[in-house]
Amino acid sequence: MAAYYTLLRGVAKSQTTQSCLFLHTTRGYFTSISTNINTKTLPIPHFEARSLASDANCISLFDRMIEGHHRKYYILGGKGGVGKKSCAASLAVKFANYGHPTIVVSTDPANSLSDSFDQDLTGGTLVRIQGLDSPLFGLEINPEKTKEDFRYASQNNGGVKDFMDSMGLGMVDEQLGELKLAELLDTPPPGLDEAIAISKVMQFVDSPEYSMFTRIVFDTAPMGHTLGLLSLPDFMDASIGKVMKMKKKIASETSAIKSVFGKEQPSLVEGPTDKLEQLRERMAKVRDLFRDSETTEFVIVTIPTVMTVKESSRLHASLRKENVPVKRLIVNQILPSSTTDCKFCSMKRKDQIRALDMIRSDPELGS
Ligand SMILES: Nc1ncnc2c1ncn2[C@@H]1O[C@H](COP(=O)(O)OP(=O)(O)OP(=O)(O)O)[C@@H](O)[C@H]1O
Repeated sequence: MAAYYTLLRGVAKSQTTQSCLFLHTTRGYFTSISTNINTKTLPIPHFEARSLASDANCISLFDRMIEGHHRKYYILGGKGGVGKKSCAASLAVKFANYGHPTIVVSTDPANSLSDSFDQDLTGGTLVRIQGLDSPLFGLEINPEKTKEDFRYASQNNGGVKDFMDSMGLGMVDEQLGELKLAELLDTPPPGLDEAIAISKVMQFVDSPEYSMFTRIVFDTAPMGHTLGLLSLPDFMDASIGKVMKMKKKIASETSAIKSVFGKEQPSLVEGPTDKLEQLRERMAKVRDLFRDSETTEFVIVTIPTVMTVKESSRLHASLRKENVPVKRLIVNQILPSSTTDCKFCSMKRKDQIRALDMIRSDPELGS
């Protein structure tokens, strides 16, 4: 752990970066951050920050990430398998070692944050990561499970329809039908599960007992999901907004009926729609979080291959379109320098150099 800590401190203190950041394993081998924290006998990943730009006078981008005591959210995203989880775990350790009480959360359906730390983080509550002096807590959320919330709310909407049918409010029923909520739940839009998972985390980290945490690091699902997630809150706003209008309408119709019959009708519409409204509010919070440049930063993780760089460029374009703040790019898995490359390594190195050049000249990623 000491060695790892020193390396990370060394990175932040000695390296300067201007545009992009590289995480570089000099051993070309990186399996579990946790085993590296807990034992000194296993290979220690040597992360080294390098800059695409050579200006040595600017402040390290790593340093900027640890600056300040107000809460910051870092959301790591990128193509599948590029090392999002490893980088999220690594950043979280760095923040904690610099004195930031930190939470690292994985909402990726292919969770393995537990493997990274060699601890079970799947229990639904924050687990303290062992082997560090500073408070670092981890949590893996299975988005599949959280989707049940939405399913519940929607399924119960059937009760609303039955109720309205029995009241002869066909017109309202038809309008509710137009929302196709049941269909929506059967085939949820991409990103829904993850947005719900993130919103759940937001819910508890916003509560006073967690106010001490100043860094929250999210490892998100691969790119397609991330992009779906970005447009989701607007979609939710629109569809659930309609439900809420319906709810008001139903409420007024119901009170008219009540006055005609002179008795209380059971409140069948309140539960599910309230739940949907809560969900809508939470989705809106996730959307706002993603777009708040004061507190949030989306960090694109990529690897130096032509195809991945192209995909990262598209991801950046989409994030820019959605006004999601992106300041840093992590290029993971760069081959360590060596004077004795085999043929394969030397070819791979050439490919990597080509990909890095692409990043420099890419209109999206170059800056
Ligand atoms: N710098 C590195 N050097 C060597 N191996 C690495 C490095 N970074 C990540 N790996 C390995 O690559 C694999 C994928 O890494 P990781 O799980 O962090 O990626 P991910 O982007 O989160 O994946 P997914 O999209 O599938 O969730 C893991 O086995 C990890 O140990």
